Amino acid sequence: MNTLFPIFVKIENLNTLVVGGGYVGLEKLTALLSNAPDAPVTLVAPEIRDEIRELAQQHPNLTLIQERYQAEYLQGRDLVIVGTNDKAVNRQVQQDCKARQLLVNVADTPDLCDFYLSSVVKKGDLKVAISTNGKSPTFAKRFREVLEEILPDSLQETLDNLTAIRNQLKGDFVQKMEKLNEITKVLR
Ligand SMILES: C[C@@]1(CC(=O)O)C2=NC(=C\c3[nH]c(c(CCC(=O)O)c3CC(=O)O)Cc3[nH]c(c(CC(=O)O)c3CCC(=O)O)/C=C3\N/C(=C\2)[C@@H](CCC(=O)O)[C@]3(C)CC(=O)O)/[C@H]1CCC(=O)O
Ligand SMILES: NC(=O)c1ccc[n+]([C@@H]2O[C@H](COP(=O)([O-])OP(=O)(O)OC[C@H]3O[C@@H](n4cnc5c(N)ncnc54)[C@H](O)[C@@H]3O)[C@@H](O)[C@H]2O)c1
Repeated sequence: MNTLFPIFVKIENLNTLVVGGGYVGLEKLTALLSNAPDAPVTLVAPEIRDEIRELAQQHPNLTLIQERYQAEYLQGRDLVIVGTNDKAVNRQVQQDCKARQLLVNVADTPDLCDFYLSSVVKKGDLKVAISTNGKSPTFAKRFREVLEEILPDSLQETLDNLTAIRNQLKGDFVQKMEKLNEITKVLR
C-alpha cells in the first residue's frame, strides 16, 4: 500500500524544531532551509557541527540551542524533526510529540515518522517532490538527478507566460479552464 499523502508546506509560517546537531541534523536542516531560507527553525543539541553554525550565520531565523533535548523545547512548535545518535532520545521525542499532537519525523526511522522528507526537484516555480514510499531513498535521489537533467531551464518562462495568460483570461471558471487546457495541450 502506498498511502502517503503529499502536501507542500509553507514552513515559513510554522515553527520547526530539529533535535540533533550531527550529520543527520545538518542534512535535514539543509533540506528545510534550501527550500525556505527564512523559515523559523530551532535546533537543539549538546554538540553542534561547525557547518550548522555556519548555516546559522547565513540564516538569521535559525536559532541554535546547545543543550540536551528537553520536552519544554516542544512548546510553540508545529513540526519536529529528530536525528540524534541516541535511539532512546529519538523515541522519547517522538512520544512527547505524539502527546502534544505535533507532527514528527524521526530521521531514518520510518515506523516513528508522521511524515517523510522527499527528494526535491526545483526549476524556478516548479517543484517536484519524490517519494519511494520509504523503499529506496537512494532511488529517490537518483531520480531527482534525472529530472533535474531533463527539465529545461526555459520552464520558468513557460510558467510565467501561462500566469500572464491566466490573469488576462476573461469568462467564467469553466471557460478559463477550457482555454488553459487547450493552450497547454502542446506540453503533453
Ligand atoms: C529523500 C531523502 C530526503 C531527506 O532526507 O532530505 C530521504 N533520504 C535521503 C537520503 C538517504 N537516506 C539514507 C541513504 C543511504 C542509502 C539508503 O539507505 O538508501 C540516503 C542516500 C544518500 O544520502 O545518498 C538512509 C536511510 N533513510 C531512511 C532509512 C531507514 C529505512 O529505510 O528503514 C535509511 C537507512 C538508515 C540505516 O541504514 O541505518 C529513511 C528515510 N529517508 C527518507 C528520505 C524517507 C523516505 C523517502 C522515500 O520515500 O524515498 C525516510 C523513510 C524517512 C526520512 O528520513 O524522512 C534523502 C535524499 C535527498 C536527495 O538527495 O534528493
Ligand atoms: N549520518 C548518516 O548519514 C546516517 C545514515 C544512517 C543512519 N544514521 C544514524 O542516525 C543517527 C544520527 O547520525 P549522525 O551522523 O547525525 O550522528 P552524529 O554523532 O554526527 O550526531 C549526533 C547528534 O545527536 C546529538 N544528541 C545526542 N544526544 C542528544 C540529546 N539528548 N538531545 C539533543 N541532541 C542529542 C549530539 O549532540 C549530536 O549533535 C545515528 O544513530 C546514525 O547511526 C546516520
